[in-house]
Amino acid sequence: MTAGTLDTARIGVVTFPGTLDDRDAARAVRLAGGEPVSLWHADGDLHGVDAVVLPGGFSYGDYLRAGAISRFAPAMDAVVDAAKGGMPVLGICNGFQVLTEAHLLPGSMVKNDHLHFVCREQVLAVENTSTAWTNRYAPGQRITIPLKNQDGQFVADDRTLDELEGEGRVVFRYQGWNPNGSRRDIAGISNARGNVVGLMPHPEHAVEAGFGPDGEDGPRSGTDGLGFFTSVLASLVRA
Ligand SMILES: NC(=O)CC[C@H](N)C(=O)O
Repeated sequence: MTAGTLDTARIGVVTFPGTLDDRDAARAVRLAGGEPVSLWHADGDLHGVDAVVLPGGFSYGDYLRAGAISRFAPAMDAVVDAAKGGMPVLGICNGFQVLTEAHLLPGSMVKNDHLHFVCREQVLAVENTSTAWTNRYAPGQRITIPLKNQDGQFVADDRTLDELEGEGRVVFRYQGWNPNGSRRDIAGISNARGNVVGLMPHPEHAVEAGFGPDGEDGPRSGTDGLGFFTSVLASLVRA
């Protein structure tokens, strides 16, 4: 895509062995108006994509620690380089775990504090709307999207947490109930530049009217996650 034009942006979606949600992520990109491009974990070439989504699932069976093996995939070398150059990268759930393991985002994901897998419709507040993936939301907007994981507890030392808060890098915060014991109710964060964002809940499962979760106040359209994908397209046009 040529910067500043309305050409269709090409958004890569990386598949690792054990990835589950790559097809939903590709569908979300398409519904937002972008062109999804399948990327394979063993291929170190990003094929000229404009942005990358690391989707959810159980890459490498979550062996050792979720994301700990995926981080060494050839595709991740390319993603790390591209992210450092400013390319938008979104990690959803297992993708967020991979981003922390790859040190593109600080902190770690550990077992949910209650030690159970959790699957629910989760309310979040969007606290930072200046990132590549959230610029189409209103500051403080509450959105409802699915959450499903076992290793969803975000932990970091207090200095890192203070830094994230102070720099406005807590992008999403759980509302109503903290589903996994994450420090300071943090559901998602960004890097300092705002091009790399990771979160545990799944926006790609709430992009189509009639199929996403209801909102807090009763049935809604269920498309609260679509804004992630329209946001990145908007950020690429502005770039
Ligand atoms: N939905 C997912 O991506 C699952 C993430 C991760 N493997 C976990 O269970 O914690």
